Amino acid sequence: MGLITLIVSLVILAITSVISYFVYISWKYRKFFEKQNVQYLGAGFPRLARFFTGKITLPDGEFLLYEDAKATGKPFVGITDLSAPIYFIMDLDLQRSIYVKDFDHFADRRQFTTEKSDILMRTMLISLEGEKWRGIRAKLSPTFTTGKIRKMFNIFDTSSHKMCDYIRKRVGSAGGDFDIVEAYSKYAMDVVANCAFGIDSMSFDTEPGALSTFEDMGNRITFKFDPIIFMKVIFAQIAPKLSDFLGVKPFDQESQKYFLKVIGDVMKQRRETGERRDDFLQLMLDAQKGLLKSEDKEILEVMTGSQSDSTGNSNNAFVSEANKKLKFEDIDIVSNAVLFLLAGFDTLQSLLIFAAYSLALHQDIQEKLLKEINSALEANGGKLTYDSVHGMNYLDMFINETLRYYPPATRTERRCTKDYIIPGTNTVIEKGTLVALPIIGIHRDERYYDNPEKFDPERFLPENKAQRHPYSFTPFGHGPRNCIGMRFALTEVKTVLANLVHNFKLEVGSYTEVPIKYGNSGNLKPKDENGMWLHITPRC
Ligand code: HEM
Repeated sequence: MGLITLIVSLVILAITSVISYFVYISWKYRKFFEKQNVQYLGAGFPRLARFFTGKITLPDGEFLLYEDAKATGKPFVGITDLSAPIYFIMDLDLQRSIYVKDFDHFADRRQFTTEKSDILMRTMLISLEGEKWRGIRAKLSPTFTTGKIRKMFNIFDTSSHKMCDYIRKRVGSAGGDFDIVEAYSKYAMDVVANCAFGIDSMSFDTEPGALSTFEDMGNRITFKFDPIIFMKVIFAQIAPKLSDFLGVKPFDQESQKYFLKVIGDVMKQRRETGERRDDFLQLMLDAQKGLLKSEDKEILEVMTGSQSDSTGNSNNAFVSEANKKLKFEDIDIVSNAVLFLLAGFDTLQSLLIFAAYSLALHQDIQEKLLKEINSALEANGGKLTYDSVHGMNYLDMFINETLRYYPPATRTERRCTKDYIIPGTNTVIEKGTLVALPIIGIHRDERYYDNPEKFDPERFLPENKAQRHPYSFTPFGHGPRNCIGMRFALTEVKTVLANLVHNFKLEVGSYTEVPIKYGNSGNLKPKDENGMWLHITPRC
């Protein structure tokens, strides 16, 4: 047998084995769900084939899955992503139980890393489990209250001004076509660098098109799910020990090492010189020394997500208890500073991109928003303040509508931590099983939003909101494991959008892609190579 024939035979054998394995897995999970009397939608092989051949992207696939699940008319169905069986929860009351009421059965998430890979990612709040998660959430919560974020307002405002100056230089006084992703990415990096790492990102000091080292590393560390990374992640979940043995590391290593060093140096310098700043890093250093109070009502809200649902939340006591027990080590500070990049950068950039796009498409909305921003500025001597930014109701409605139609996270998940009988059924979700809580599908479901394809901020008028199920809007998740950075993100987004709209008119330009084609990043984004080109003209 010639060498080429041997190689071809081995490749065919490998492909056949992988396909047979996946077919077997899908069959195995069919049995799993049959035993529980749950309708099973399988792995969606036609959808997967379209994903692997680049015909659809991850968000498209998520939306199609939701539509398939909706067509069954069931409150929940079984699915698999080929690594595990997953309950896909459609019913909003059941979602509420999982998020809040029966949270003690669903306190964890799935692990994307193995014991030896991506150590930094494994120690971040988002992937922690059990007591360790409770303790770190309790330690971090005091750093995310409105009082603390108010102190960081200047960072958001200063970076917004730098961004506006940058855009002005790029488009000139007559205006022009410009890829807003570039400017937003610099802005979001600048805020993260200042708040979480205590350094200047230098992102606005580079030549056009170039990246500072911080930006470059920041871009590399964010989640991107091309088919290769997707396969590595699935492999690490199916066979974690073998994956470690083979040294498979799904996420970029060099950037993780870079951030470890940067933050280590700043911590050392602050400890040696006693220098203090109003930033997130300082708050974590204070939390380590036990200098932050944890009894405050708002801190409990951040810890438990209780402001998003007040029904039957009894988690406050255990979180406070956990806070007392846990030691907050240096590695926790470092990994949670990096988490700002992972959880905070991509999501925020996604929201900003779609906000700008929506404003360009809907000039009437932009005009209304501009009026509100201008009167807020006039009332405050031409300056934005924390209070003025949060006092703009239309801005708030507009951001909510952007989050509805373009939620940065298209779903969230929980891992069952104690067997759970789904109320009113005989179905038992067994300990260790995953449940998926769809976000984008619900946000675009006509059962909750009339004419869901229409972009309409008025949906978020208080009287309209009151008519909807509270779990029909979940861009930040819900309950004790909801987004800890929600207040931070909303303040940051409102500040930069108010500055942007005050300074520039945004319009659809010659390169604007309508409708948008999504990319495969972890969060909803336009395709990387397409960016978000808009026609931008300075207002004065
Ligand atoms: C527009 C911006 C953002 C959106 C849409 C967003 C969305 C989300 C969602 C959907 C979750 C999962 C919630 C759940 O499972 O119930 C989450 C978790 C989380 N987010 Fe955000 N996020 C944003 C910004 C931020 C920022 C700026 C930070 C800052 C650090 C942050 C930190 C986190 C953390 C740490 C978690 C995990 C919480 C835990 O497991 O206890 N996020 N976020």
